[in-house]
Amino acid sequence: MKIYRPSDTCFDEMKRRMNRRALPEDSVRDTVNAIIRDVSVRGDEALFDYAARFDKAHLDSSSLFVTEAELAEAEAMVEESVKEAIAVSLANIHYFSDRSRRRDWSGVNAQGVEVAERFLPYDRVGIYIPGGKAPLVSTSIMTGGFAQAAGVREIVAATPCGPDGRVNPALLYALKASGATEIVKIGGAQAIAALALGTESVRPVEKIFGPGNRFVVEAKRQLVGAVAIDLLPGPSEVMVLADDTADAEFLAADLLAQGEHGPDSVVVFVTTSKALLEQVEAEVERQAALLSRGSIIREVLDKHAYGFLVSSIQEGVELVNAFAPEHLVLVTRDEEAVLNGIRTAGAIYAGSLSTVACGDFLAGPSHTLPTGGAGKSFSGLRADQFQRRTSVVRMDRNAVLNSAPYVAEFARVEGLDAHNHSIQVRAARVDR
Ligand SMILES: NC(=O)c1ccc[n+]([C@@H]2O[C@H](COP(=O)([O-])OP(=O)(O)OC[C@H]3O[C@@H](n4cnc5c(N)ncnc54)[C@H](O)[C@@H]3O)[C@@H](O)[C@H]2O)c1
Ligand SMILES: [Zn+2]
Repeated sequence: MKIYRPSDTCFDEMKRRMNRRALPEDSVRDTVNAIIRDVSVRGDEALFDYAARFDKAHLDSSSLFVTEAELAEAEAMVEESVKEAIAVSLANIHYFSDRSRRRDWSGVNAQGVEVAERFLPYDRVGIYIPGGKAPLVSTSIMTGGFAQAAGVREIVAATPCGPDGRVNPALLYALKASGATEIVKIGGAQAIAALALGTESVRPVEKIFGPGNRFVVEAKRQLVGAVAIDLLPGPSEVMVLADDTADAEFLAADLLAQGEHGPDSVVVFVTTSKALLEQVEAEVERQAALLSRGSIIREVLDKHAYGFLVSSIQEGVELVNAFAPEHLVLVTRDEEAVLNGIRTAGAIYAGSLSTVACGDFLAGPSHTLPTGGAGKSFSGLRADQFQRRTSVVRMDRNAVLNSAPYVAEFARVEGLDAHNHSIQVRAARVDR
């Protein structure tokens, strides 16, 4: 972990660098662009070639989708305790979704026009479940569970398979439990292209959800327009903002938990306490040596781990808002007041006992969250993103007569007399 103190000459420069904007690297952009073009031209054949190249898997049109037999086999293989954990998490997701999804409403405006909003689920969505480095069983429910709660009928999951052409059974079980209706064994940018544009075997979807590595996120970004997307959820990251009331052992554990996602994870610790900074630095090293994904964590600690000693909590809050972390752990005095100042974090874990891992797996809000600074412009995944919205306007006699003079004014200044005519003919008729 690289430490920056106010007395360091590069302190201000490093603080400036924490002020991020999510932009793709040129090489990733070009690679993804070529993959999308290839899938759009060669369809299934391109999917099979990329599966062979990137996932060492040999697929054909008969093995591209997970079969009912594979799902049944997965169900038989998954331990009961895992099934229970999935069920408990799904119930929390449905509880959370039920409160955050949008509901129909109607009202009457000042001219007596009835105005309403109606929400209906998308008919067919795609969800991407990463599978490169770890089988993200929880991502199946933390993405699919929200589609299910919103009532989406066709949920098409895409996830890469292993060289044996198989997908992790717990991940398959979790996808089925979350309402997935089709599962295609393709990963990366090519999966996003197939979902957005369609191929001989994959029917296109209306909107694509879910996290992935930089290739997946860039493909979603490039295909906006052909499809809608949820947000830009890339490689995981965590920021901790703490004062001297915090516990170094807990904080180090949270930093390392997000560090184990992958070598491109980013962990940042911001504190007003010099003593805590030193304790956390030591704790991180002590705990890192005991963890199973040690080599990934070592790479993160060497390359993407930062500690900042700031002069006030306010300075810390500014650093948080500039960085827009995916996850923020907040342990300070006056917690509520500090929390109110946080504007760009994807998810906040407030107080010493709140752990990111509970949010990752269980609590209810989705762990699919904006990364890389995208939190300045996007929010985390939620049920209302699986709903389409339409507005309804209904007018009676009074509504026509009361609205007509104002419509006439707009039509006149915009030079659109047909617009005016369309309400005046009605006004003349009802006025009799
Ligand atoms: N932000 C969130 O909400 C969130 C949630 C869960 C996971 N994640 C992140 O998702 C990521 C998952 O990444 P992953 O790699 O394990 O799985 P992944 O499924 O996203 O990516 C694997 C695919 O990447 C493609 N790929 C690999 N190398 C490539 C290359 N050189 N060129 C082109 N394509 C290539 C391959 O097609 C492969 O199938 C992690 O970084 C994790 O932190 C984020
Ligand atoms: Zn995590």
